[in-house]
Amino acid sequence: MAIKKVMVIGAGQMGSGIAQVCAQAGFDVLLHDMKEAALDKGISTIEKLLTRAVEKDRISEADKTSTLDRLTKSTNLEDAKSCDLVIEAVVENMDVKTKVFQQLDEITPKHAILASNTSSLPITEIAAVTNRPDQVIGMHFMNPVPVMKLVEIIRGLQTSDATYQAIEKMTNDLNKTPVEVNDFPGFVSNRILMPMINEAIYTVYEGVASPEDVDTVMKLGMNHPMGPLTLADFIGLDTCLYIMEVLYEGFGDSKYRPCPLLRKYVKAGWLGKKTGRGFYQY
Ligand SMILES: CC(=O)CC(=O)SCCNC(=O)CCNC(=O)[C@H](O)C(C)(C)COP(=O)(O)OP(=O)(O)OC[C@H]1O[C@@H](n2cnc3c(N)ncnc32)[C@H](O)[C@@H]1OP(=O)(O)O
Ligand SMILES: NC(=O)C1=CN([C@@H]2O[C@H](COP(=O)(O)OP(=O)(O)OC[C@H]3O[C@@H](n4cnc5c(N)ncnc54)[C@H](OP(=O)(O)O)[C@@H]3O)[C@@H](O)[C@H]2O)C=CC1
Repeated sequence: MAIKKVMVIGAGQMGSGIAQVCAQAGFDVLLHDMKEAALDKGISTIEKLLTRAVEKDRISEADKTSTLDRLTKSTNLEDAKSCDLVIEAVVENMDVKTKVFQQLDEITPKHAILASNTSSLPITEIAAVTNRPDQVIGMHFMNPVPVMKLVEIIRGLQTSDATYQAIEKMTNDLNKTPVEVNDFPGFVSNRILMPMINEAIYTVYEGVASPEDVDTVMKLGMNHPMGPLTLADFIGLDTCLYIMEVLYEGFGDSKYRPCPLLRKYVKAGWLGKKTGRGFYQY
């Protein structure tokens, strides 16, 4: 069954980017969030990025209009009843995600694939709350979604080959590059990236260097496009902490212990760029 209509759940930084690239690739997209204000913010970000693409002659004004025409807002999860694929991008929390998947399993047509953009949570465990674990898969986009080429595709224990192939094709249709990985804490991307970010936070915590200097070392010394602390602020410090907790618990190894400074900032509500303060002020 071909994928034509997609629901993206969660209109935050990842959900709005995923909705944008799906609509630009010609899919009909329902962008769902519980809050109308989040949807308005998501759509307005998409509009701004499309306007910029027109100004840079990357797309035509007609492309922009048709992309926006393919995007519809939704505050009612029941709207998923007409979708062939749902991509969930809500907060990185197992309880929240499993509740969403249980509801989706009731609402969506039998053929629908249920994908999660989770950064680290086990796909097998999310799939197990549904009656269609063979049709549940991880579709992990990178931030910022319109720019980054990778989609890490995660096979849960019961994900079928047909489901994998449909999502691999969809990823290619979005002009992204798929990489297949197995379900293990943090998958590949965050098993490698997040301990580096956590270590950068420890170097600040232990007074080795300032955030600016740590970032400069990694940018000028290792040619990283962003220093690890700027990147942590960009990802969201709450998301970084949730991922470190998944690694720490999942492997039971102290090398993944989240830095106390990361915990402190999250407790203070300093979540990075999205709240105006993290390691830097915005
Ligand atoms: C946590 C997880 O589970 C997984 C993850 O996603 S981990 C995070 C992965 N992402 C990264 O590592 C990003 C690292 N940073 C970068 O690659 C770059 O700094 C960057 C692409 C974000 C910005 O690039 P830059 O050269 O420093 O800045 P800039 O010239 O302003 O931007 C380059 C282009 O990206 C676009 N861009 C930048 N930020 C953007 C955003 N948030 N949304 C959409 N587009 C964006 C800009 O509009 C610009 O496009 P144009 O060529 O049309 O002007
Ligand atoms: N940030 C990143 O760099 C990356 C994040 N991810 C993953 O993507 C997911 C989303 O992250 P991100 O976009 O950064 O987070 P954001 O906080 O920016 O966005 C999450 C959105 O989902 C909404 N939401 C929460 N619960 C529900 C629900 N039950 N139904 C509908 N909407 C809901 C939130 O609303 P409210 O604010 O009101 O709670 C918010 O608008 C996470 O799993 C994260 O790990 C993956 C790759 C990269």
